[in-house]
Amino acid sequence: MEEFVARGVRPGRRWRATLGRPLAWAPLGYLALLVAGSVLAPVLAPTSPAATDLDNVLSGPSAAHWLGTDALGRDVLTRLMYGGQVSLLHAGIVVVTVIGVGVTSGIVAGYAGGWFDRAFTWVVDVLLAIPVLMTLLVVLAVVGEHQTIVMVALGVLVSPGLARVVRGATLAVRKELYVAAARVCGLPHHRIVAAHVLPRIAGPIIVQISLLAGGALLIDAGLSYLGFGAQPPDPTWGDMIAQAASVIDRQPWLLVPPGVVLGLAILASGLLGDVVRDATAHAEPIRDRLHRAHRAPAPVLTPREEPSTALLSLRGLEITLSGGQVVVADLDLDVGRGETVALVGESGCGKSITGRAVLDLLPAGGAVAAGSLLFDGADLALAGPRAMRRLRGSRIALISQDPVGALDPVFTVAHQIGELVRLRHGGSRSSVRERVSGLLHDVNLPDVVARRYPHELSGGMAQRVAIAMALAGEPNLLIADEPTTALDVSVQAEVLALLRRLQEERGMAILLITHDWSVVASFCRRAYVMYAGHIVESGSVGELLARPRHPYTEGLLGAMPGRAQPGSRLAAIPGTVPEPARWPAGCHFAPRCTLATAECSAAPVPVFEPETGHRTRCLHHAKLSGGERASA
Ligand SMILES: Nc1ncnc2c1ncn2[C@@H]1O[C@H](COP(=O)(O)OP(=O)(O)OP(=O)(O)O)[C@@H](O)[C@H]1O
Repeated sequence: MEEFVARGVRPGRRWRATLGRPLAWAPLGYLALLVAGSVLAPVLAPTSPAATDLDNVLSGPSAAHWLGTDALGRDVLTRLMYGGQVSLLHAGIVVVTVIGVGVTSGIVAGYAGGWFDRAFTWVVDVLLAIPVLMTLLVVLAVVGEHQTIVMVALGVLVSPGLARVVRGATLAVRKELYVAAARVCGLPHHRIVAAHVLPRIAGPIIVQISLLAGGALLIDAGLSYLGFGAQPPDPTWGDMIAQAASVIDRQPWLLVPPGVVLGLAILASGLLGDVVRDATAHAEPIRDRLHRAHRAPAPVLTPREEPSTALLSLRGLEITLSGGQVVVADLDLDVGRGETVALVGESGCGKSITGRAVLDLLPAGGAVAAGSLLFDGADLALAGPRAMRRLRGSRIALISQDPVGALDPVFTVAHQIGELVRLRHGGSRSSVRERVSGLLHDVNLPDVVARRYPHELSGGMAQRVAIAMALAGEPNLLIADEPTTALDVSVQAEVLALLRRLQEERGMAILLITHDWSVVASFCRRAYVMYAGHIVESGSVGELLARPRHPYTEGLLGAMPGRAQPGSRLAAIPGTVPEPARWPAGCHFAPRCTLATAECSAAPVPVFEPETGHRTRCLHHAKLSGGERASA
């Protein structure tokens, strides 16, 4: 069990853990016996199910008839075996229908989200209000002689309940970082669902299906009991119970064989579900362990640049989230080929949302409401989902601040990198293995790491694996969203040095999202300072550090521990970043700014360019860096 817990919930291991429980063998063995007995009835059954022995009616168990005979002298064991064919087939049809309708629609709704999910929830709510048995009786009245159709109808009627469970489980898994990471890597949806979603929700699905199978056996027997089942001479367990009930005063034993067989089948089905649930529940802690882990266009005083030749060029970008809330406004940003550019600011300024907009990975309800996102000359805002999927992971890659969370806990490093290598380059198993080893080597990891699972990696190793995965598609642009935030200082330096080496070797551009000026200073050539959805200042890192032209940049730099005088208080900008719904009119930073005047809040502040390439969204920029403030 410990082995299982330590290594995750891979489907094969879940089954091994399940089968490792003695309690699993009894229900599995019993159900296997029932299926084998029914399938092999023509070979194993003592007689024909319709063969009568009128001299030997209603007899108890004997050597000739192990389970006795019924009112027509028919062998009960034979009829039980043949009856199982019908009953188990009917339960099978219900299960297959439920998987086809309930499980599939639940996964699609949970994974796709958006309007499909809303429509699905509405339809499920309506269907759940329909009484199953009443509707089934109507179906029976119309197509009663077609038992297969009746069972399919039963499957459809009980599907909404399961679909809702599956949708909920899928929704939870969809929010996992490793699923987002798989999308960023450009894996097609069907592969993400098959490899990363389905294994995680298989437990509850199996439990629900096992319970439904038992329920289907019971309903099938109930219908036969009421005379709606398979018609004579075909035996069914329900039909046998009905006949036994009619002669219970003369031969009570007759009720025992079908009753016990049916009861045990339902019990075994439910018990099996319980065992799988327990095995899955014991696997859950692994995940806990792994996760310890308005816009009026501003008047522009300086003309916008001529059509950019940059690799990535964002112009006038406006991003809205659900409800139309603007979270990024009038944003211009360029990343040249092979250039390292920082997007820096406090938490909640809109840095990550900007990076996600480039990858078309905005949260549900999010949209690029205005502006353009040019990548290598093509407008990403106009590219369809298919084109974006091709681009992600191959030409644009992402690494995040939670490297362990971005790795699927149930697969080895080799499997996860290999999956991307196969997707991007194809090739034989040995060539994929070779590339995986090459990528691990590129990120300074030994081959032995290939066989490890994410929880067996340190934070720094996990980030290197995430970088190796990002490199698998040989991207032109790497968006690194706080890639060193979760790492300790010495590992931060190693990861940054690695990124710099890889960038130099591969000529890859990097957009580094960070709040850490020391990382910006040591790693980037240019930087954009973001505050409450706006780029408030941009320029070369040297210029920004030496002569900040926006009070916000000045405040951030003043708050750097490295700039503090020993024994003095660390400077801090008073207040916090306002929520997008509370952005003030005019300059968003004005309420926290010591230079703010009434003019700052009167109207949107334009962008100034006091020095070539150095831009600021501050009316009082002249008072900074050599201006009034500096001389004050
Ligand atoms: N999924 C979401 N749903 C609703 N609002 C969101 C969502 N993601 C981000 N936001 C909001 O968008 C704004 C920008 O968030 P974003 O994550 O881009 O900031 P950030 O500068 O990257 O900060 P951090 O470094 O903390 O991630 C914030 O006000 C945040 O509350």
